[in-house]
Amino acid sequence: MTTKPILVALDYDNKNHALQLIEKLDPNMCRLKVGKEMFTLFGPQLVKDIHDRGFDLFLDLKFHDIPNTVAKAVAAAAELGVWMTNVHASGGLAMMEAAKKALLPYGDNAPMLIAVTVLTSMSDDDLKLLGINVPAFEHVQRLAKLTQQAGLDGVVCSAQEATALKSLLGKDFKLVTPGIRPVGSDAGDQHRVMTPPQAIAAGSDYLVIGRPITKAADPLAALQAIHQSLA
Ligand SMILES: O=C(O)c1cc(=O)[nH]c(=O)n1[C@@H]1O[C@H](COP(=O)(O)O)[C@@H](O)[C@H]1O
Repeated sequence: MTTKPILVALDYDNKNHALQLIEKLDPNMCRLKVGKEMFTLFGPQLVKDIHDRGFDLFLDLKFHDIPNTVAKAVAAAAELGVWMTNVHASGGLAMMEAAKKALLPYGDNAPMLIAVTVLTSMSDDDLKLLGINVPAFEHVQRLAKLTQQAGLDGVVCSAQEATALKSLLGKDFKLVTPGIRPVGSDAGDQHRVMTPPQAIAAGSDYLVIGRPITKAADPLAALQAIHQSLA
C-alpha cells in the first residue's frame, strides 16, 4: 500500500473553518486536497498556509482548456510547490501532453500529474445525455489509456474501476479514487462508491475522502478510524 494513501478533501467556504480542521488533523496520517471553491476564494495564500502546517497538497483544479493554457496553468501549480495536480482527460491527448511537457523543467520537484476520467457523481444515464452511449467504465478505460499514452502519472477514477484499470495499465500507474464512504456514512451525491479497505484491496493508490472526515463530529477520530481500518 502507498504510504499515506488518505487525501482529505477540504471543501469549505470559510478559511478559518478549514484551518481549524487542519489543526486537528495529522500530516503523518493524511495529505490534503484543495479544489475549485477554496482556491477561488482564498488563492495561493491558502496553499502557503497549508504547506506551512506541514501537509502535502493536491491542488485539484481539473484544468480543461486549449493545450497552451493548460500547460501554463499546470506550470503555475508547480511554482506553488504542490504535491499533485490534475487536468480533465476529456481535454484530449494534445492537452495532456502539453501539460506533462510544461512540468519537465521542474524535474524531481514537479507535482504528480493525473487526469480525471469520468466523475464519480456521473452514472451511465448522465453519460447518455452527453451523447456517450457506452457504460461509464468503458469510457473510463478509454480516457485512462489516453492519459497513460500522454505520459501522465495516473488517473482519478472510481474505486469500482480500480482492479480492472490496474490490470489494464500496470501497477505503477496511480489510481486516485474519490467516492469513498466508510460503512454507515451517507453517500450524498456520489454514485460509484466503496469503503476505504475495499478501495485499497481493489487497487486504489490514494483515497480522496471529504465529508466523512470534514463533517464528522470528531474529524481526527474519523481519520484515525479510517487509518486503522487500512492497517
Ligand atoms: O477530482 C476529484 O477529486 C473528484 C473527482 C471525482 O470524480 N469525484 C469527486 O468526488 N472528486 C472530489 O472528491 C471529493 C469528494 O468529497 P466527498 O464526497 O465529500 O468525500 C470532492 O472534493 C470532489 O470534488
